[in-house]
Amino acid sequence: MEATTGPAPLDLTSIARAPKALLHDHLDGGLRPATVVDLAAQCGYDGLPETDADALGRWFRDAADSGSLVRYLETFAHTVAVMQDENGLHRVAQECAEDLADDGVVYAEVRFAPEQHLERGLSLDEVVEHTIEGFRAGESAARVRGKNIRIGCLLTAMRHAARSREIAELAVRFRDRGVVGFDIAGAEAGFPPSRHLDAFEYMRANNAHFTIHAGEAFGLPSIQEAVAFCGTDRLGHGVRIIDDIDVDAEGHPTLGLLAAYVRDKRIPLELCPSSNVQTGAVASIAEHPFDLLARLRFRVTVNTDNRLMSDTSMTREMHALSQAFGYGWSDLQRFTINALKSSFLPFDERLEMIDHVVKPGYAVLVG
Ligand SMILES: O=c1[nH]cnc2c1ncn2[C@@H]1O[C@H](CO)[C@@H](O)[C@H]1O
Ligand SMILES: [Zn+2]
Repeated sequence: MEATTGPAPLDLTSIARAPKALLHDHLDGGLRPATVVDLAAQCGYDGLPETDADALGRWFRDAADSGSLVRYLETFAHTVAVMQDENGLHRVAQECAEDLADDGVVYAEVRFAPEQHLERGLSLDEVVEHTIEGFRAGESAARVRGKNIRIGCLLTAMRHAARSREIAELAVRFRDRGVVGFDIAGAEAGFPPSRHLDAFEYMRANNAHFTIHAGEAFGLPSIQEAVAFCGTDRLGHGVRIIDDIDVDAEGHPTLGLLAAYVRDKRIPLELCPSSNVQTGAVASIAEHPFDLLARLRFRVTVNTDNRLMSDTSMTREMHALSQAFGYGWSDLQRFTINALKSSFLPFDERLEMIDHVVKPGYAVLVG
């Protein structure tokens, strides 16, 4: 007989058991170090800075810990290099699904930029097909172990390049085959979202969803463009929205027009605490605006961004936030429901996951 023992402790083991939803995770930022080593040997890539898996894992974390988004992004050359054929894409996608499932993630939107995977002759369509097949294989392998996860794929266009319209068309073409939306990523300063307006207009014209990396390395103008010109459904990071919130000496907040609009319209913020510390967007988790934004009832969500570069997981991000800000199970459940409400799944499927997976899962932990 199972005794009711009150709430489970908010430690890594219990948080790993909680059902979690993840909206912002890069496929090419989440490889297992050992897989990078294996795939490099298989495909003949000899540019790795380390060939021992543990040393390579540490190298990624330290190199990404640069205080600069541009230098952080340089580390992706090594992961993208080993994801240029069917074997690499399928394996990385399969392991991604399995690793997330083992971490207790029940729904994840995983993104990557197909245009970066054409170096060995694959077409854009083939890149997406192999990746989606990998996700499906990972979901099945996890299910056999009793872990249920669902992965939706987001296709990213690189903001310094000029293929965004083509990638938006690719996303719409695959909308019934596992792609749930579109995104732009890469260095932010100098590459405003409005440069890709035709891609966003194409998505809107097709009643399709998209998110935009904005307000990470660069401030409010980028968020303003993403929201007001491009009509984004969500903000990738969006953490600099804090620059439009003034907190006086007594702690009373005043929201500027943009911050008020983002909150009023319930535009979801895909916040990625550890990643922000590494790129220098915030000084530490304890100083992260997550808590102020959560208290002001912005639609905040917890995300990993790049599990390899940050040596993190959904469990660890939630644990770090709960340690820093004293969150309990009801807070973690709220952030999870926020994520599912903000997902690009059909509405009835979001509700189904909230009511039949998330709420019962947290009820067990609350005791
Ligand atoms: O935090 C980020 N901000 C901006 N771009 C990023 C971030 N993390 C990864 N990427 C970029 O997105 C590409 C596709 O997944 C990656 O190759 C990397 O260049
Ligand atoms: Zn990102």
